Amino acid sequence: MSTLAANAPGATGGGLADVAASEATLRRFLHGLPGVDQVGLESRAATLGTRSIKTTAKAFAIDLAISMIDLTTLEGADTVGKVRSLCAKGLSPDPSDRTAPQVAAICVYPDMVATAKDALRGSGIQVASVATAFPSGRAGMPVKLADTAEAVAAGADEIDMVIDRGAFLSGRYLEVFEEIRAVKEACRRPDGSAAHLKVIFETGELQTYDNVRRASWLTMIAGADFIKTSTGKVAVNATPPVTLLMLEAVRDFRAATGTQVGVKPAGGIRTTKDAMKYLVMVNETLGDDWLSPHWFRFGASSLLNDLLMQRQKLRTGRYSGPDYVTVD
Ligand SMILES: O=C[C@H](O)COP(=O)(O)O
Repeated sequence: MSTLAANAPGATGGGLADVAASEATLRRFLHGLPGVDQVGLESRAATLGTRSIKTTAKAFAIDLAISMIDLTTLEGADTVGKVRSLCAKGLSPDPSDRTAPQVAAICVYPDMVATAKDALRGSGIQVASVATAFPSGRAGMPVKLADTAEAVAAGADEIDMVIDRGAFLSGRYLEVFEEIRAVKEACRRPDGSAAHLKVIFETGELQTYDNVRRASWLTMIAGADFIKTSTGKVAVNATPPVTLLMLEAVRDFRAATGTQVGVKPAGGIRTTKDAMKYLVMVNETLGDDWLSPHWFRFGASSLLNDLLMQRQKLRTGRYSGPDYVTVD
């Protein structure tokens, strides 16, 4: 067991199974986690962000980043046509260069899952759906579970749920824990398989780094397959320090339990330079074990365009004209 988990009250001996036995045990555990050293965290994230990646390594990293994208459209004005063209772009990001990799997933609202599923059939690209009254998370459980069930029934491979920040910030941790468990149950399909569950914290609303660490552990103990920073719908979305903190949490969680959980920073990641910073953080914090789309994703609507432009620059030595990448 890692020092972090071992030092936490309630995490004695063989694991974390009894941590959520009651509101009191869960609170004791989460508030017993070591406080985050804000200065240290921010300075480590900044230092890692200065590493430069060049030539062959850069070309490799760009393709890796493309393959890790959850290409996203989450707008009230989404149409079947827009989702179909986003799927076409995810399938063949650069029609002039078939060596460009496919993205990991297309991320849409539940009512667009069937359209995306149909457009991506046989491609291996996953269909991710937001659920649980995204982005606010403000609805009763029956509505959240119905939202999840609708997406799963339509064929979603992955569910991106949002936690109830009101409950979390009020200290109602067991409620948040049980909600995640219930949504995980709703991810099950009749054949016994299940959609992967990503849990969004909306870190821009969690107020402190300590809360991000607590949300990470709470969510992983509840059974999340991925932890995700943000909806992309609030003022502060993914940041390097918050993502670094979450990377450290999944590392410590695996050391404590043997279970590997993925990480998805989302919102506001738009440039190749940003993506490279995140990949350096994953490599330095977690190593090869997480450097794959199975364990690390970028939730992004426009990052792909910049990666494609940089990719072409590396190939041809010049930037393409404005028509080279399709405008989303
Ligand atoms: O999960 C993904 C985000 O909603 C996308 O945010 P973005 O438009 O800032 O890239």
